[in-house]
Amino acid sequence: MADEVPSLAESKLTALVVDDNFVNQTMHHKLLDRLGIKNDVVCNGQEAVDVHCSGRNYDLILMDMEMPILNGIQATKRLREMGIESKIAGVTTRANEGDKKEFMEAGLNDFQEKPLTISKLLSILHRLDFHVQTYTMGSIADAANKEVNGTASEKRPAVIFVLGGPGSGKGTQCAYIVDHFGYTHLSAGDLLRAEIKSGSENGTMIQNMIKEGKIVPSEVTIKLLQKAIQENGNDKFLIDGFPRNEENRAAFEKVTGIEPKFVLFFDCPEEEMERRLLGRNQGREDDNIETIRKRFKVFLESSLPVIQYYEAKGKVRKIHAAKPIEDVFQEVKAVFSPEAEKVKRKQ
Ligand SMILES: Nc1ncnc2c1ncn2[C@@H]1O[C@H](COP(=O)(O)OP(=O)(O)O)[C@@H](O)[C@H]1O
Ligand SMILES: Nc1ccn([C@H]2C[C@H](O)[C@@H](COP(=O)(O)OP(=O)(O)O)O2)c(=O)n1
Repeated sequence: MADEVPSLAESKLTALVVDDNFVNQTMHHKLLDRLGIKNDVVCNGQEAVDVHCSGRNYDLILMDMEMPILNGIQATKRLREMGIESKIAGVTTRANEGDKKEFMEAGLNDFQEKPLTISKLLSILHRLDFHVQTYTMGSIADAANKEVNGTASEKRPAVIFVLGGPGSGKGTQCAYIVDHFGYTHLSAGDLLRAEIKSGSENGTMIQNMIKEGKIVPSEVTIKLLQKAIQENGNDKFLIDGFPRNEENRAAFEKVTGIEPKFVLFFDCPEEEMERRLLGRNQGREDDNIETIRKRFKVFLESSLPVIQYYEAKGKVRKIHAAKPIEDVFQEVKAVFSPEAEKVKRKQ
């Protein structure tokens, strides 16, 4: 195994990162570097076209979708019209099915949702049949993960817990915070739902607990969160929907040694949350009135005490969440404003 790491660094592959977000640019550049893939970075679709006009060519292009001047869909179309045959992988945040289809039809070879991780990048390379044939994908993944885990165990990422009742708007606001302040969003609920989909041995247990509105044992959720943190190049995370009870809170602190910088608490009346959940329309098994009522009860009995715990430590930043999305974000922004706004809002 030790021999395989230097060999990866000798890869002849080249890549172009096209993204207007500084944090994503850095992260994608570093992930490619880790796999020994030489790469350049440009800030929008027009720059990607320009760099090809100047005669440069790449094996792989990691293309963001929403960018100023020329977006990812337009740039991909233009590159294909120019006869560029590089493999292009779209890498975007929360694209809806329509956008994804349009992006694919513009000439993509592959598509991944952000945040890009080492394993997602490896699966792109695998699917696009890049020449790593002297090694199995397993050995490359092991080598890459070893490196990532090595640095992750030494690093102490900054963590903000994002709490609030079901439907209070946690996920919605997290997407805005990611966009403006460069955090990586980790939703405990999304990680658990992905674990069900992956067919893992815990899948059925998790599915049954979510259907009942119950909280999954900490051990399972913490493992998923730890893995997501370790696999990610970023060093600041929004952990959404966790800790949901005292057991979650104490176990996370014990296992990771991480204390949150602060807790962002979305305070919203039940009637409003109920209305939003019934209209959420994401096909979630737990967004039915019976399970919603159970989730509200669990929130009051188990999650509010966690918020009170952090309140006593002066760590809670309460947001009035029963307002329109933009107004809620104004309040959120004020909490983050001491930090430099690193990423300009996408147009
Ligand atoms: N401020 C708001 N006003 C109205 N609807 C909202 C607001 N924030 C979120 N929503 C909508 O409510 C639903 C639940 O929001 P979501 O962010 O998924 O909540 P949570 O992650 O807290 O469960 C979604 O359909 C979302 O589009
Ligand atoms: N820390 C957590 C977070 C979520 N879960 C489970 C139980 C929750 O009802 C579901 C859904 O959580 P999610 O945060 O995605 O959604 P809501 O805030 O309930 O809208 O996942 C858990 O067991 N433990």
